[in-house]
Amino acid sequence: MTQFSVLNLLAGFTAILAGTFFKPVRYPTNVMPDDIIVDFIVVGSGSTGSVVAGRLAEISEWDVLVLEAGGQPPAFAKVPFLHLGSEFPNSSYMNYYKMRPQKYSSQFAKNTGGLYRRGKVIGGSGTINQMMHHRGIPQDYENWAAQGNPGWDYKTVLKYFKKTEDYKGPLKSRDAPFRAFGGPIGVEKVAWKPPVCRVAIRAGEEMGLAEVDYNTDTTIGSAIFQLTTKNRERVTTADAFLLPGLRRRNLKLQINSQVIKIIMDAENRAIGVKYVHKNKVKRAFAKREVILSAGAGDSPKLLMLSGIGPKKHLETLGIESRVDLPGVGQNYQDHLVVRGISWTIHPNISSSIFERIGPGAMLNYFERRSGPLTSPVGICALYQLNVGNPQEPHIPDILITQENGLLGQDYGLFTLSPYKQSIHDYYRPIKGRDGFSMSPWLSRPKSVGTVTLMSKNPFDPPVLDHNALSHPDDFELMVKAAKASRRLGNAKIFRRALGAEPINKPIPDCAHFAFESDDYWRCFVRGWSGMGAHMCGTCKMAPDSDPMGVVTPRLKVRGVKNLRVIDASIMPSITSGHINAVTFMIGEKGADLIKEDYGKI
Ligand SMILES: Cc1cc2nc3c(=O)[nH]c(=O)nc-3n(C[C@H](O)[C@H](O)[C@H](O)COP(=O)(O)OP(=O)(O)OC[C@H]3O[C@@H](n4cnc5c(N)ncnc54)[C@H](O)[C@@H]3O)c2cc1C
Repeated sequence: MTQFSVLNLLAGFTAILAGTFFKPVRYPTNVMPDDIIVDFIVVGSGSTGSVVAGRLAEISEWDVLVLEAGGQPPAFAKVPFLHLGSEFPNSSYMNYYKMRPQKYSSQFAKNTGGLYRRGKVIGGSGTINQMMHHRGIPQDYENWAAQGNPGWDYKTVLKYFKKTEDYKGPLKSRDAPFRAFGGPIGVEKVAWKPPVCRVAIRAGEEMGLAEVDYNTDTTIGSAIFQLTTKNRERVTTADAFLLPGLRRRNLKLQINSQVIKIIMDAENRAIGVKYVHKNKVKRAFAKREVILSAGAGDSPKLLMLSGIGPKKHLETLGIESRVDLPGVGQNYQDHLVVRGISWTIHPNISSSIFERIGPGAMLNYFERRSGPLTSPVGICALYQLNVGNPQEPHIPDILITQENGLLGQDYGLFTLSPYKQSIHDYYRPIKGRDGFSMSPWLSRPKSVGTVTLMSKNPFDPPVLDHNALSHPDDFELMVKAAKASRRLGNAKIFRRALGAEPINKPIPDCAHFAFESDDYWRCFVRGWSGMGAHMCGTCKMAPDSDPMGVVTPRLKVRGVKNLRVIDASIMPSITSGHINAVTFMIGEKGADLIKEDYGKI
């Protein structure tokens, strides 16, 4: 049996088991007549689109239609651990984009290009992600404002972060002004703590990192991850904003409907969209606006398919250029992560992957909402620190995530499958062993890439070139980050409490360098680096003076009337940490901008 069929079998098993225990959420949907006319069309019901649609529908005289390419979410989506279900190959809940082979990163992968995953389902990538809730740091938003985007400074965006939140963690009085209760999105700390996780904060203390609430203005330190869950179940923006909105008469959701083009009149005013539903091309018209919330791959793709984008690129593909916007699909940013910095722990304190997912764990979760299934796979603690810029010691430049698991712990079925044979050989002696990893991420990488069209066929995926580690500053900072990760995992507490042992053997591909010398780490970083699934920036928000800007600070597409982009694409620069929470804030603020423009607030 091939590895693929084993994985698909496991996927089937997970889905059946989950379906036995959990009732999936079913969203009310509609099939609209051809040429329907509404006030607003929102393309995509993902992390941002659901917020936008739900908030717009608060205005009772507005009709809002959401067109979503995917379908109903699977039963397993609610259970944090079972996000794994959509990690299996060829999942029907995912879009797979094509990645160009990489020159500077991912060198240990079998294929340095490969596929890049996004959610294609109600709730979008927020339905299948790992739920880590991370707002970024205040300086991220001060930078956005300083780039000429008024109204996006930290003080303003904090209001929107708080508006979405129902925080259920411990709270120090100094942190209280930054947190909120009673909002639509639940935020809880990771509850299941295996031995590795229990000593994570003490390991940070050995490095001088105090425990902090990283979603405030104190961002250097260590912390247990916060998750977007309520009572230990995943909460998506579709659950929190779309579902309540769908109970009103003025909000409609149509699924399995892929938008293929924006319809514009002779004056470049967006008046509707063409979409495909059940193999039939249909149209929907918007009296007020079309809003693209299709994500950082599909929003620029839709603009380009509609003739809005870099003229030369469009003409090469035989697409008539309507508005020459050279910035569409440029400025692609993502977080870069280096895997493989790992330790084994003593076998008598371990739990196997099968214990973590077996019927006992299911029952524990189902009856008490406790145990391993309450957390996404391996997620425990994070450390934010500054290793590259002593002038700004209070601003983290890297993030290290501590994962309670080893590559190869699943006998390589899943975690090692993307890698070359030499990596499999390296892990063979410890396959199945328990342990932990320290994975460094660059908080704000400087390397930027592109999203382009493969062809003018709307069903072809966009092509991504993330170009990671092309900027020399990123490369050198990642080497420092890898060394800091090694120091952190070597903390005395891990050895004392867990019998932690580093994998003290050079990776064969880098064995020609002295073990753990700077050159060894450079080779290691080039090899192990991969993308963090945080694509953004591809329709960047900028003032008119910036020729690469795609949307204005009010998120209107330049050169087109009645068209906005509101999703991760608009970020002018990537924020420090994971970006799902940032998309909630963008959705909240975007909806308020629209309401302001129509005098509704
Ligand atoms: C595997 C994975 C793990 C992740 N883990 C985390 C994490 O732990 N923490 C975190 O902060 N971030 C995480 N992220 C990133 C985060 O989920 C995304 O950044 C965020 O969801 C992006 O929101 P969005 O609204 O821009 O796009 P999406 O949520 O991707 O929504 C886009 C929606 O548009 C729909 N769509 C696309 N094209 C069309 C079309 N032509 N017509 C109609 N509909 C269309 C899609 O089906 C989708 O539903 C993860 C992402 C992935 C993929």
